[in-house]
Amino acid sequence: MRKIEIAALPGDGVGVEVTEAAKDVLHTLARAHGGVEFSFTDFPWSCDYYSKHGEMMPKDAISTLSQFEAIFLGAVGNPAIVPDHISLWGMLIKIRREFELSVNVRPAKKVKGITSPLANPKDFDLIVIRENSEGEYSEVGGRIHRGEHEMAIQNAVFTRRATEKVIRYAFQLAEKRNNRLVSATKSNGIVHSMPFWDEVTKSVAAEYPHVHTQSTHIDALAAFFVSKPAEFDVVVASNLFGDILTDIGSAIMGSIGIAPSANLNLEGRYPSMFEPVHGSAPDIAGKGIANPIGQIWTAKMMLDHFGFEELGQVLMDSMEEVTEAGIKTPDIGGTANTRAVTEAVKEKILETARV
Ligand SMILES: NC(=O)C1=CN([C@@H]2O[C@H](COP(=O)(O)OP(=O)(O)OC[C@H]3O[C@@H](n4cnc5c(N)ncnc54)[C@H](O)[C@@H]3O)[C@@H](O)[C@H]2O)C=CC1
Ligand SMILES: CC(=O)C(=O)O
Ligand SMILES: [K+]
Ligand SMILES: [Mn+2]
Repeated sequence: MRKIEIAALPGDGVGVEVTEAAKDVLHTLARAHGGVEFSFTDFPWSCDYYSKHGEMMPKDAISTLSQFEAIFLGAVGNPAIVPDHISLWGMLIKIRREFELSVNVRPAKKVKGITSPLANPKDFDLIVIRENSEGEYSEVGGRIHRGEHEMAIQNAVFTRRATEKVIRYAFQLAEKRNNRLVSATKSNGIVHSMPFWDEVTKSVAAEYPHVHTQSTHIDALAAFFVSKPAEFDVVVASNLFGDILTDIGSAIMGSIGIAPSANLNLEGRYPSMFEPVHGSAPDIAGKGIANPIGQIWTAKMMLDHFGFEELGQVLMDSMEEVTEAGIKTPDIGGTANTRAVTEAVKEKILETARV
C-alpha cells in the first residue's frame, strides 16, 4: 500500500468547496481500487488567515510544506479583504518560487458532455506549458513620485536557466505526444526578452529535429486558440502569456471551472503543487455551486504524477461520464450543485470497481 502525504491548501472562496469535493473523490477512488491511500493535512492559510495574523502563511510555512510529497491547492484571493498582489505573492507565487515549480502544465481539450462556446471546436486536445517561476511576474521594479508625476517600472526577468528548462520540458512532452510544438512569442514588440526566448527555443529545437517547431506571436496565437484550437498540440509560453492562454483554453472548453494544472518541480527536490487554473470566484463563493471538475481533473494530474495513471484514467472517465450524463453545475449549463456532481463522480468510480 502506497500512502501519499499531501498538504491541502484550500485557500479562499470556492477553493475551499472544490478541494473538499476532490479530496472526497480521491478517497473514494483509493478505497474502491486499493493500492494507494491519500493522507491530507489541511492548512487554513488564506485571506481570512491574513486578517487574523497579518500574513498569508506562517514564517515556517515553506519548511512545513517541504515535508509533504505534494501540495493540493484550491485558490488564493479575496480582494474584498486583501489586495490580490499581497495575497497571491504571500502564498501562491511564494510557493511556486520557493519550491522552484518552474513548469506549469495546463491541458485543455474538448470534454464529453460540455458544450464549447465555439461553433466548431472539433476534438481539440492541447497542453500549454507555462513558465512558472519568473518572466513578467517579477518583483523587480518600483514606483516613485507618488501622485501626479508618479512612475511605475515593472521589469520582466528571463534567465537562460528557467527559459531553457521550460522549453526543454515542452519539447520532451511534444516528443511523447505528436512531435508538434508552438512557442508563444512577441519579439516584434518586446525587444529584449522575446528575441532571447526565441533564440533559446531555436537552440533547444536543434536537439529535437523530429519535432515540428513554430514560433507564433501571442496576439495571433490567442486568436487561433479561439478560431482553430484543434491545430495545436503542445504550446510553450512565458508566465504571463501562458496565464492568459490557459484562461482562453478553459473558456473554449466551456468554463474556467473545469481546467486543471500541475506546478512541477522537475528535479524532485521539492513537492509539486496541483491546483485548478481558476481563482477563488468570489462572485459564486459560498453558494455551493462551484464546478468541482477543475479540481477533480487536477487530482487526476496528481495521480499521473505519482505513477497511478490507471487510476487517473478511471477518474477522468468517471468524470466525463458524469458530464456526458448532464450532471453539471450552472457554469456549464447544468442545474446540479457541487455536491451532486461530486456524488455522481464517486458513484461512477464505485461502478468501475464493481465490474
Ligand atoms: N491560482 C489561483 O489561486 C488564482 C487566484 N486568483 C484570484 O481569485 C480571485 C478572483 O479572480 P477572478 O479574476 O475573478 O478569476 P476566477 O477564476 O476566480 O473567476 C473568473 C470567473 O470564472 C468563474 N469561476 C471560476 N472558478 C469557477 C468554478 N470552479 N466553477 C464555476 N465558475 C467558476 C467565476 O465565477 C468568475 O465568473 C482574485 O483574488 C484572484 O487574484 C485568480 C486566478 C488564479
Ligand atoms: C495567478 C493566476 O492567475 C494563475 O496562476 O493562473
Ligand atoms: K487555482
Ligand atoms: Mn490565471
